[in-house]
Amino acid sequence: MAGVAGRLARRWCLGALSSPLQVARFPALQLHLCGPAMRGSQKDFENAMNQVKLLKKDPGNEVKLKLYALYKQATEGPCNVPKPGVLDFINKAKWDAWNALGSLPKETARHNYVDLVSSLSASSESSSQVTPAADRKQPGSDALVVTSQDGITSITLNRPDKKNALTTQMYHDIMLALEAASKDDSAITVLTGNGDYYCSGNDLTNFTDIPPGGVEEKARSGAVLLRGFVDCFIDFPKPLVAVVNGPAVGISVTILGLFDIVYATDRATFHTPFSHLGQSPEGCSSYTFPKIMGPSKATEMLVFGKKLTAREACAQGLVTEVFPDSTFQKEVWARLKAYSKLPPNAMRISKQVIRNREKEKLHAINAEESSTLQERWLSDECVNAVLSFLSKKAKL
Ligand SMILES: CCCC/C=C/CC(=O)SCCNC(=O)CCNC(=O)[C@H](O)C(C)(C)COP(=O)(O)OP(=O)(O)OC[C@H]1O[C@@H](n2cnc3c(N)ncnc32)[C@H](O)[C@@H]1OP(=O)(O)O
Repeated sequence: MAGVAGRLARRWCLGALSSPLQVARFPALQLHLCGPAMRGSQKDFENAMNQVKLLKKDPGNEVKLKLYALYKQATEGPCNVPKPGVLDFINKAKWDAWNALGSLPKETARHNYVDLVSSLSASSESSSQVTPAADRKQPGSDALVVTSQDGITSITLNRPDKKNALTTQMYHDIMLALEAASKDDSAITVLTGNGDYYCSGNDLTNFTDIPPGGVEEKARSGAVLLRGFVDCFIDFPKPLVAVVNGPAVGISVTILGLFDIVYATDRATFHTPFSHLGQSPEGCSSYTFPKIMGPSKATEMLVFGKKLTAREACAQGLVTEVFPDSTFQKEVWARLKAYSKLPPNAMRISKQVIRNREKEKLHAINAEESSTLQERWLSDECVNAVLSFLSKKAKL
């Protein structure tokens, strides 16, 4: 085991070095949809800043610079930093935009920022089914966006360029978001993804971050994280709905067995390539999948890695209903909005009546699956599969 562990540590570190650098971003320039009645209070301003994360249409550099300048003016006042050199084009453009606002009062800049976001959202092709939960502490990174409206709290995976793969930070943020949603005044909670994927499962680069305790420590902390993460889904007290906007892989598929409803676009696929990755099932799927679809269909998915279309997953009971991609968002949100008007306490209690019967069993299964995976992560089969992905030699 020590030999494998040493090789793993060495090779995982090499994997980390070969992964591409993140493209630098302006957090304040990320745009997002927004409700029509935006105003200029500090709360509206924060709302607008949170809203700017999911807009699908790029508004262009000129507008981005305007937003940047207004954001800086609203938060720091008149431009007070030295002018960047002429060859530092990007920072110079930003500086020029900010400096051009002169002594515009902070409050006016805030108003203008909010108005600009509002006008952008109005022209956005995105549907505005959600607005940010302004009172809620937002997650530690932009990779997760939590919004709340019409009795629905939505948790959106927001790493579209990485197919919404789950980083360690995102697992923690999702747990926090679920904890907050369990206590807020919404009736229903939704998990969905931004972009063409729902989620590509565990971010395989998570394996490259080896702590001083080595790979055994890494596997141990991974199992603790996994167990805590899945426990949150087992215990979640309100109706939990997955809005599967595109393909789903790995853990994003297995935990669907713990949701109350799963709506999918007809573009979605469901893939659990655990054997290909030298891994084993998690998310209580070793129990929920055979129960939902029967043992042999579950084996095809969990052992042989058969990828299901949305319609196949629906026929097997994993998905509640499939919608044409062209009307998916509209139909699903209209449906959820109607459901969210039902008496929330009755819905919560009914869910718990259904879930309570299974809870103890699910927790035991989660513990067992997590400890099995802890061992699997140290296996040659898993190490080689992860390395293969990291070196871009393999695609599933
Ligand atoms: C602590 C809890 C642990 C819980 C354990 C869970 C187990 C699992 O979830 S197992 C499943 C793990 N996921 C995978 O194996 C999927 C790996 N990804 C792929 O096979 C492909 O990327 C794809 C089929 C999802 C998409 O292929 P496509 O050709 O359309 O796009 P790409 O160019 O490959 O992807 C774009 C971009 O995103 C990166 N990426 C996608 N998925 C992941 C991922 N799971 N981990 C890390 N990175 C991922 C991909 O590398 C690309 O990045 P670059 O643009 O930088 O090359």
